Amino acid sequence: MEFSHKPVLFDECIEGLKIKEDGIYVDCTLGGGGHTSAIAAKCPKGKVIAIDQDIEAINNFKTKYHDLDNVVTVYDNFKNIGNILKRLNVEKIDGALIDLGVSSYQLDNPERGFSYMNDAPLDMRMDSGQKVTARHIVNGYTEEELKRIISEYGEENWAARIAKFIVEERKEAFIETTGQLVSIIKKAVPKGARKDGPHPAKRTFQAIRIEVNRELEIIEETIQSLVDNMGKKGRLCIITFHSLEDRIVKNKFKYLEKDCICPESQPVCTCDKKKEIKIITRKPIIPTEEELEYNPRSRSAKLRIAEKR
Ligand SMILES: C[S@@+](CC[C@H](N)C(=O)[O-])C[C@H]1O[C@@H](n2cnc3c(N)ncnc32)[C@H](O)[C@@H]1O
Repeated sequence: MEFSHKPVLFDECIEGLKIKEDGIYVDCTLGGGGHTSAIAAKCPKGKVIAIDQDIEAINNFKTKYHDLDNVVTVYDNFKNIGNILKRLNVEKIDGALIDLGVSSYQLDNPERGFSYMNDAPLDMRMDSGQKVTARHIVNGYTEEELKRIISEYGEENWAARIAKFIVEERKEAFIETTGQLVSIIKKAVPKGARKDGPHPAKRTFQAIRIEVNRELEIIEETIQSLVDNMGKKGRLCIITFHSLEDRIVKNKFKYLEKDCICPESQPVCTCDKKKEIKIITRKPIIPTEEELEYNPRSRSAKLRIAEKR
């Protein structure tokens, strides 16, 4: 299957990073390499460290962009950015990009089990070296745990019924495929509620994918590590695709911008908190009508930019 992914908010990111020709940049989410290759072209005397936890993204980039000699690819989770930079002897970076979520290649690959549109084994791992798959979660989590993740990570109103139906169904045999899971969800969500809105399985699939890949819990610590390793005026661009991710980024940026975290009732500041960043985008940047037409998958994308102080 061809590796294809249209980079989202492309011009806005490249402009937002304020790339220096000899700078060192980190692309935490290489994917199809669209952003990475554009950053690399703008820093011919510098370097791009491009990370992905999907070995197929790394291999595709090495084949497709073998002539780009200022890109170092790293097969790892971006949460390990501190160690990755140490390993590469990089003391300070000049900017970083995180383009969260899955690539079109992962979503459309019928073997990876990310999509409710294809029948595939229940997998959903970005990193195929990881042990936990969607199959473990769907068949191994208690009804209460399933309800919690579907409600929290999927923001699904029918979470309790979906969890109940999953647990009922698996009493007979393991749930093995995305197709089976879709038909269970369809039985659980009443017909009337399925008339409007997105595909009835969309939210549950998002929830299970987030749980399999532990997507939310690493965002905050990664932002902190990137800022800690960034030189003055370095830019951090983050693209999110749903409200849960965006809220984490927004709140972390707000925290990093504060110069005091003492309680309001305290007359004198005793904390040694310093402003670490300046927020460049008070409101997130969203795709233009033109981009939405060319790439409907960019619909929910939001870009937030901060600058290191
Ligand atoms: C939306 S795509 C990035 C697309 C890319 N910007 C482009 O221009 O093609 C997200 C990519 O990030 C990777 N990814 C997601 N979370 C990751 C993590 N925690 N560590 C490393 N890579 C991750 C996914 O495997 C996927 O390839």
